[in-house]
Amino acid sequence: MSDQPLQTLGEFLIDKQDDFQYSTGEFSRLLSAIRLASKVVNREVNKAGIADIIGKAGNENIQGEEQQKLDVIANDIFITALSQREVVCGIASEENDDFIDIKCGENGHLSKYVVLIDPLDGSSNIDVNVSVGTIFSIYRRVTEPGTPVQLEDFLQKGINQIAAGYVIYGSSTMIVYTTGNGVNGFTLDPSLGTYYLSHPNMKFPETGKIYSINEGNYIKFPQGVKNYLKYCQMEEGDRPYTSRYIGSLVADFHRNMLKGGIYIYPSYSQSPTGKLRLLYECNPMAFLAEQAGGKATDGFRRILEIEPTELHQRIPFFCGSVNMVEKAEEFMRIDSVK
Ligand SMILES: O=P(O)(O)OC[C@H]1O[C@](O)(COP(=O)(O)O)[C@@H](O)[C@@H]1O
Ligand SMILES: [Mg+2]
Ligand SMILES: [Mg+2]
Repeated sequence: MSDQPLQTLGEFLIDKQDDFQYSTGEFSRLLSAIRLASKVVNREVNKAGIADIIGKAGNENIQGEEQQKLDVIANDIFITALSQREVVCGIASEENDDFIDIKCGENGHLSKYVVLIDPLDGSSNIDVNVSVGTIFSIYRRVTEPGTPVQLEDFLQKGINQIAAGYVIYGSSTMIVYTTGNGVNGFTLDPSLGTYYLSHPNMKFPETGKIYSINEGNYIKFPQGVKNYLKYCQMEEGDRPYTSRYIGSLVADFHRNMLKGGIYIYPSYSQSPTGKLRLLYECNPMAFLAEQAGGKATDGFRRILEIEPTELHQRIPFFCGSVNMVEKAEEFMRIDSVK
């Protein structure tokens, strides 16, 4: 550990003012709202076992998925933190059927940013004390400033994101984000409530030996995915690779970025578009992946160039070390021309 004091996230934001595309005070306040909310969610996640917040909330979200209590709690925390700070004019969340229009400032709608969020990613892991996360994606609104936000403010291609990131509530809590100037990771010192720059300029290794996929769905996968998995498992060269699947996108992505690897959630018979949502899971993770020198596609097309058609649309997701994603795409292409 160097004897240099680690830079805090606040100091990093100030130092980056010069090359920040969005170094307006408003953007820093937006990130500060996310930072604050992440600390409150972190406290809830850490006491989940002793508070009455384990288990199901008793209703379903628009995805038809059982909401966990912590899904709802995290959603409320992020929406409150973002709304109260008057730094966004609209929010879309995995846990809300429709987007939310946020009136701010005496004239209303002074902010130019909208945020799309998966407040609690990896819900199935909450009750078993395995890492979970939050994923966020930030755009400038495209409709007339000072008017209520509209669906088209949210249905933007991923290439239009001005920032994206995740919080991982794991053995330590981290914020990892990009504004298009590379990817940086900050670790929370919970005793001080301060995030410190612990992982500057994060990069996906060009290749890796880890593949992350829910092989329980194997028989339903496209043949191209099955053939790629057989390739990973063959005794040849640096293979067989290692299978690691946490079941929290944020945690699997984070490990793969640090060690090299590929995460795949493909289409399968019951769900031709896969499970993950384009707008608040795949686009932000794809922005991070590309900024860290990795790759993210739906098996054929660059995620960030896919034209969204609805708020909660799903998309197959292949993301990680560029060489591994391109090898998987090769198998998908071969299968698609048969
Ligand atoms: O349990 P499955 O079908 O393997 O799906 C796991 C995937 O689903 C997710 O939990 C979906 O995210 P949510 O928990 O936010 O709904 C991802 O985090 C994870 O990678
Ligand atoms: Mg999720
Ligand atoms: Mg979620």
